[in-house]
Amino acid sequence: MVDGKEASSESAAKRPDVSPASAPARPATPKPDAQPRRKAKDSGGHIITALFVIAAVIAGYWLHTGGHGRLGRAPVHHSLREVVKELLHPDKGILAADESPSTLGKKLKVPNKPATRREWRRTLLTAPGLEQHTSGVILHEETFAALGPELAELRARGVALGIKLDTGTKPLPPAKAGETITLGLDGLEARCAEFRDKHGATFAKWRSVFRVGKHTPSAGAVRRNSADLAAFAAAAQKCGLVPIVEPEVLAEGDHDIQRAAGAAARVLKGLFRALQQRGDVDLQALLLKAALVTPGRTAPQQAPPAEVATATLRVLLSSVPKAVAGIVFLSGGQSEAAATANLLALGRLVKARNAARAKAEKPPLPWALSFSFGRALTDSALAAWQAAGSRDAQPQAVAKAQDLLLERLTLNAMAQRGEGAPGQGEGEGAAKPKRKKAKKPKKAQQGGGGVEAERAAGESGAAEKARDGAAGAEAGAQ
Ligand SMILES: O=P(O)(O)OC[C@H]1O[C@](O)(COP(=O)(O)O)[C@@H](O)[C@@H]1O
Repeated sequence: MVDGKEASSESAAKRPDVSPASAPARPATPKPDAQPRRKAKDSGGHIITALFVIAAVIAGYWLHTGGHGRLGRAPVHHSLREVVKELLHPDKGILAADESPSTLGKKLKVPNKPATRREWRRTLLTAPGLEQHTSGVILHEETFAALGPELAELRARGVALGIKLDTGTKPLPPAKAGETITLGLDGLEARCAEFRDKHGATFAKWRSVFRVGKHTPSAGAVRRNSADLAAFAAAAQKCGLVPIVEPEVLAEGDHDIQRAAGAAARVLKGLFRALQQRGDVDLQALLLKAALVTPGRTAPQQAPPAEVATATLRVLLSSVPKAVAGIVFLSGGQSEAAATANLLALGRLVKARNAARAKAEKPPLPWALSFSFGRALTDSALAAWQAAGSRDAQPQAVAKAQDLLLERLTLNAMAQRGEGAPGQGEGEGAAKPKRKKAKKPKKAQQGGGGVEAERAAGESGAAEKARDGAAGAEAGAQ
């Protein structure tokens, strides 16, 4: 090997005589042994320049993308951001009453007929005082068709209406893995416009489903469902509806909480990658609907609420961009008491972290956290509603169901802020909400408002509601 030193002395030996006498007019040539040093100096300079350029490109990209790493400039939907803020009211949550007929059928002990579903939903949606702790309700399209006047009244009471726009799932090959894709992208824009214009919906929901198994959620299932959720979000925003994207990681199975957390993080990261890659979705104008991170339902060891809260927050912090305005939780088949206890533990954890951050002069954690439970708000109400043994008992059953719904809403509204005692509400009547007398819709009171408002006015009295909503099994059945 020839090192630098040897190379310079060798070249010096071969050098011709360049004394001033023999070559007076030639410009001074640089010393040959200076060249490697200059080269080294030059390449050092190049590296520094390159580092500067790379840093400038990264900073420019980051600034350009608003700090969210989003390619392209996502649109800003100011009016949708306002709707999001209202949905995230700190004292309210979103009631999920959008089960497809087959899902609701599994919970009903009475014949699953359109009229039964209508009467059950009428019971929920006409609950006096519902608006106290309900910012919005997610509905199935059949409810928009069946309960127009009741929905008009709800809107007049300040409750936003949301439409479930996915149309169910179908198996994703290989079917034996039990994975699915969600249907409903065909004709989506027209359906968005219909529910916005004809029915006054201001938000929409799309649910994808993921199973935790040995090889699932698979990368293919995450990619495909994330792309479809992102396509839904873009279409909804374009048409003027706030999208709720719901990648539900099911609790079915005997997996432990670490496994659930890993699956949830993979799914959420996949979703936000897909949303950011599209570049046409305003993250501040959407809501994420996610499951609390729990062990599988048949896991030998269940987790206490504090562990659920820690795992959930850790997954969210690692996977959800700060720009997302809010996260609402589904109940995923947890009991009413468990869902509230877990939400309370999470609310307390967030409260404690934010207090510590405020002390350290740091901003609070990103996103508002709230609930969008289905079963965990309505299970006991449904049981009470179905318990009416006779037509005469139905008004009482309706009133009882409405009270139980309000009780769950009250407890969860407190829990999301970290308020309330663990175990509160586990017994019947533990939190007695004040039963408010229903107001007549404004338009109808003023004598205006057209046919819908007139019909709504006709339905609004508590007594009439009890009679009309005497859903009970028999009255409801066609
Ligand atoms: O099977 P479907 O019809 O998609 O509905 C499933 C249900 O899951 C939810 O997304 C969450 O409900 P839960 O809180 O009961 O888990 C609801 O909004 C919806 O009613």
